[in-house]
Amino acid sequence: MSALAFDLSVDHGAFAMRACETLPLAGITAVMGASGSGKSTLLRALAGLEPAARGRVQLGGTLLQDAAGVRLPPHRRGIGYVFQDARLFAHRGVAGNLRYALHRARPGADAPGFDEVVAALDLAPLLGRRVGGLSGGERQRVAIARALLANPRLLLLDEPLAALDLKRKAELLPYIRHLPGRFGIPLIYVSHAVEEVAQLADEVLILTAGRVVARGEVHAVLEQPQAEAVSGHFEAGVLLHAHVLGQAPDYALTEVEVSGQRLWLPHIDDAPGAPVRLRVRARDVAIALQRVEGVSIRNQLQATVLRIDAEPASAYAELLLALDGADDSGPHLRARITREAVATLGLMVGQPVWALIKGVSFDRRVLVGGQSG
Ligand SMILES: Nc1ncnc2c1ncn2[C@@H]1O[C@H](COP(=O)(O)OP(=O)(O)OP(=O)(O)O)[C@@H](O)[C@H]1O
Repeated sequence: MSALAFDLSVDHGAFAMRACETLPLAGITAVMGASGSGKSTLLRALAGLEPAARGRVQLGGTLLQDAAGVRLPPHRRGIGYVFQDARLFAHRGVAGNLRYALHRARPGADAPGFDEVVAALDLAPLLGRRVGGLSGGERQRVAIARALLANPRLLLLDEPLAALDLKRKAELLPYIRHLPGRFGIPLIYVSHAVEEVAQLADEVLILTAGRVVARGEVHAVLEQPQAEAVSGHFEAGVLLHAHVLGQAPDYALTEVEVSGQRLWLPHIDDAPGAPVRLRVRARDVAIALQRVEGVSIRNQLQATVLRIDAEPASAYAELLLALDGADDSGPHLRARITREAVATLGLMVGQPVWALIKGVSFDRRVLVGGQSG
């Protein structure tokens, strides 16, 4: 598989970045990190927009920059860039913005076609509009389409949803998720929102103070402490890969399966067999010693306690659980419960338990159906 290889350093005095990685040119790689960790600096350096960037960047077979003086300008790198604030040409309409990119596109037989891009981002109703009247989400769809029409070999998205409310974010997530599969263009996606990363990313790279501190497959990285340092304790949890089993339309529920066990979610519009990613936060999981009857919680999963981390300075303990039916590598669940509950229930490593998850803890607005993995 073709790769993006870089060994870059940027020195801004108070802030220095040093990153050396080889990323697969496939799917979506998320770059996570706290504010000021260097996410935008890394993207700018890759795109040739960071004058202070030193070192080497190789995109597939093309050397974009090296220490010996090669330094392709941004427009010759074949890298598209979508900013947080869309940056559309205000004096052109939507169609004008798109045609501008099309006319300057990198030549290539497999370049995304105008109609194809317009269809993929549902832009047909907007083509006659002025840029000024567009909503934030519409602007970002136009910005993504414009970047695609330039026929990039790699598309960088720098917090493209940051300025949008939750509803608009949710509308845009599926468009972004399906871009690599539809156009064969890999994405690097910057975000500090763990929910977005959980739904979109194949691989995740975490930056702290200009250094890569974690990197790997999305479900593995999101379980690491470095991810929690970005998202905060409140959001800590796991990512489960589930499949749709069926629908209960009368109750607006969808039934899914994880490792042979069943869960009910608020309705998602996917056919049986479709993959779905579920993020389950540790604070949304309760523990029982046996299956609980006469309770409203429908999602009760059989699991085994793998680890108990008590936090002596707080009221809480965190449990790592292996779902029954899973193998050593997962899936796992995490449960945040009180230390008092651990003591009273007599919880121990190796003990079989039931993990209870309220259906309402799955926010259907951030569930992206039809996932590839
Ligand atoms: N041209 C510059 N001169 C001096 N310092 C800079 C320059 N550009 C960026 N920095 C500093 O580098 C650090 C990293 O900035 P960067 O924008 O890459 O962070 P980020 O992770 O993208 O943050 P955010 O999530 O807030 O956008 C910050 O402390 C910033 O102030």
